[in-house]
Amino acid sequence: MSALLQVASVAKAFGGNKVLQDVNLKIGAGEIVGLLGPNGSGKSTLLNTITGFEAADHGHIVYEGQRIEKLPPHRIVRTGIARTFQLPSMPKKMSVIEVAMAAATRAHGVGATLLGTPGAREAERQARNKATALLDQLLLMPVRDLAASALSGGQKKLLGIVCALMAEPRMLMLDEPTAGVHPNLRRDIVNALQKLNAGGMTLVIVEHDMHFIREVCTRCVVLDRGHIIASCRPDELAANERVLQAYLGGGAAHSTEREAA
Ligand SMILES: Nc1ncnc2c1ncn2[C@@H]1O[C@H](COP(=O)(O)OP(=O)(O)OP(=O)(O)O)[C@@H](O)[C@H]1O
Repeated sequence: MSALLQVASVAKAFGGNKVLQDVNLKIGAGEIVGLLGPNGSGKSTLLNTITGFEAADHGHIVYEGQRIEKLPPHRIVRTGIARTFQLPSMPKKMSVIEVAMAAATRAHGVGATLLGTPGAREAERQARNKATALLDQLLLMPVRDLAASALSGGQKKLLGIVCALMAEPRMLMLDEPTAGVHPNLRRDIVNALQKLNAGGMTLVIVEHDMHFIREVCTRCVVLDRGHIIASCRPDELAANERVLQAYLGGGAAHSTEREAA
């Protein structure tokens, strides 16, 4: 497999807590990779390290041939990797569409829209059009003028996806996109992600919901105490001894994860 993203020998510790230990991972273009593991196994930290929100202590990360492990988050977005957060926080005084448009400004460089030049006005027009199309795709048009902070938890997750997509990424990393989301909205998220992948986008998804994993992912990567212990198809998880041991032996795993075993 030629890798779009390669994580090589990455380690990360917080004080004495070795959260990632010698993590090696390749992700190919067009894959939908589910990143699994018991609570505290290092999934979000791995996402944070790839997207520049945490600095790796050791190792390197290559995206489309470019070393990115020392880049700040906004520069990593511009290489083509965007992400969503487990608990998206929204500004109090901005509407849904304004939040989406601001994400375009962050992704493509701040300042231009403040100048009021014809070029800036054109950039704003394009951002509004793009935001409108994405809000439509993610079913948020009915709430586009509401305060973003007033959205439900599930709608905030959808808006988080819209904001990530404003950067026009080729790889999208999602941190628990369906946690706490109503089944109807969950279906919308599944549909949206499958459509994005059909359009060529590579997806990496941290998720505990095994139904979601089985339905959406082409491959699963399992972390346990900072080590990758498995990389397999979703239907192979239940027969993987190391995965069973990680979940059943851990005690802190979610019930849906136990169901996987
Ligand atoms: N900024 C931080 N400072 C200190 N410790 C941290 C920090 N971020 C994460 N940790 C610790 O790293 C470990 C792994 O956390 P992480 O959030 O990566 O796990 P996870 O696999 O995503 O867990 P969950 O499934 O519960 O979300 C935990 O022990 C956590 O307390």
